[in-house]
Amino acid sequence: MLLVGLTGGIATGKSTVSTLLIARGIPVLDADRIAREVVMPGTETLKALVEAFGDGILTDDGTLDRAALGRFVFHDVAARERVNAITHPAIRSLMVSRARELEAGVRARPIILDVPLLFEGETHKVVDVTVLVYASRPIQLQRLMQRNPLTVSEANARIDAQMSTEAKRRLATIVIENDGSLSELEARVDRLCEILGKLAREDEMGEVQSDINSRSTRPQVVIS
Ligand SMILES: CC(C)(COP(=O)(O)OP(=O)(O)OC[C@H]1O[C@@H](n2cnc3c(N)ncnc32)[C@H](O)[C@@H]1O)[C@@H](O)C(=O)NCCC(=O)NCCS
Ligand SMILES: Nc1ncnc2c1ncn2[C@@H]1O[C@H](COP(=O)(O)OP(=O)(O)OP(=O)(O)O)[C@@H](O)[C@H]1O
Repeated sequence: MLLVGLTGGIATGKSTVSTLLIARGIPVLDADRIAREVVMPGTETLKALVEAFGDGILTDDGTLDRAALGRFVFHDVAARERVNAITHPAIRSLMVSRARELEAGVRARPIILDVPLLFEGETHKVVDVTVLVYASRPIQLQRLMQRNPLTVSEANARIDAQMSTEAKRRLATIVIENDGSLSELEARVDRLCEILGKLAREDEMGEVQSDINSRSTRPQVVIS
């Protein structure tokens, strides 16, 4: 199994790339969706969040009030670190076990883990290859504000709650540029599929180095 970590700053186009990969028959596991599963009512993770932040992060029906937790996560570094420490191990372990379940059906093909915080947490260490969807900051801000009803300062706070896309870019094995049009992105995703397909076949034959995701041992590939 070739595990591929797909990441990008908020609103840089990671979910768009995921959708294009799924359309090309490549399985994708979405960390944001798994993050919602691990905080369902009755879970240990939700219990731990309530212990840390109080009942104010619950709605009347006992589900997580995402806006309330978001006020901590996007505006308070210490609170964000606590949320991450509580949620990330659960998200990571559920994601890896889902990938193992998929493995049997997808020999010699990549399995994509779509993880917004791949490099901020420990998740890049459990994948073989990392792919960064890159957009420059002005385009990122513009896309975020077009998608979500946020003020400029709220949008900037969300962007600044993550490692900068420039810093992520230095760490990634493959960079896919997304400052251009959607049709340009589609053509780049075709190239990404070719590269990942080749790596998955090499992996099947035992030729992929276990340290493939180490940028010190492999040249970075930029798809532009
Ligand atoms: C804070 C929460 C409640 C906000 O929920 P909301 O529905 O408004 O946003 P959603 O979950 O769709 O996330 C949107 C984007 O926000 C960014 N984001 C989410 N959590 C974090 C975080 N802890 N730190 C920085 N950025 C984050 C990501 O880019 C994500 O794609 C939620 O994101 C959450 O539970 N976060 C903690 C778990 C986590 O880190 N998830 C990220 C995926 S591993
Ligand atoms: N090349 C592009 N041209 C125009 N719009 C784009 C392009 N790529 C993405 N978008 C749009 O930008 C917005 C953000 O993209 P997307 O939701 O894929 O980002 P994301 O990186 O997954 O964000 P998040 O981390 O918040 O989930 C969406 O509204 C999407 O339709």
